[in-house]
Amino acid sequence: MDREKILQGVRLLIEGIGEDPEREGLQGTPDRVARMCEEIFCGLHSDPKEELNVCFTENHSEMILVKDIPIYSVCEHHLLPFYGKAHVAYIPRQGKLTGLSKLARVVETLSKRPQLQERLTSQVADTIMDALNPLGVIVVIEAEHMCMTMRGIKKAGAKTMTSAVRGVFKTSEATRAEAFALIKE
Ligand SMILES: Nc1nc2c(ncn2[C@@H]2O[C@H](COP(=O)(O)OP(=O)(O)OP(=O)(O)O)[C@@H](O)[C@H]2O)c(=O)[nH]1
Ligand SMILES: [Zn+2]
Repeated sequence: MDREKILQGVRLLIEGIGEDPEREGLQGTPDRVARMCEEIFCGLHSDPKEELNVCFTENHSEMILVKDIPIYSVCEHHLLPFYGKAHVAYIPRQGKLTGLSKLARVVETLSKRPQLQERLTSQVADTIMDALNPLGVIVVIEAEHMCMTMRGIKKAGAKTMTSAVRGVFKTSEATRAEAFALIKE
């Protein structure tokens, strides 16, 4: 990341809104925002597939679902947070499993970028499909967008649900229904 650019940009933003970048409370703000950006956009510099290089084989051919994974991302249109929960399920091919935490790590890496909820949802599904070649993947994300609550249309509490469905979850209505039922529980 270009720290100097962030410092300059935040200083200009502060001036732009008619505030004084030299006043005590704002003096350290460009530096704080730069450090924050390194944290909340850290996923720009890592490959989510690498999170899935821990694999093992086990005689398990049914669905594995990790639900209620907390997500915090940033909408690329307004640079405001959107946050909520992700649910990730897959059905392994020939018992090829990954660590449960690795599914949450994929979500984490991809959410720490300027995002669209739809793109985040598909990217999680496609990363798991590419890395594990499972029989199917389903990803559901439910999130509240600050750009819809604290500004603009101001609809606090409105939730956006997105899903990405791959493989057997797409072709088998029963399998998809089973996943959605477990997610809703
Ligand atoms: N599809 C999608 N839209 C998003 C997401 N995050 C924010 N948006 C929308 O992006 C759109 C940007 O619309 P614009 O008309 O360019 O921006 P705006 O004038 O600030 O729009 P309003 O939010 O309606 O005031 C808005 O409708 C936002 O609700 C997202 O993750 N997915
Ligand atoms: Zn937005």
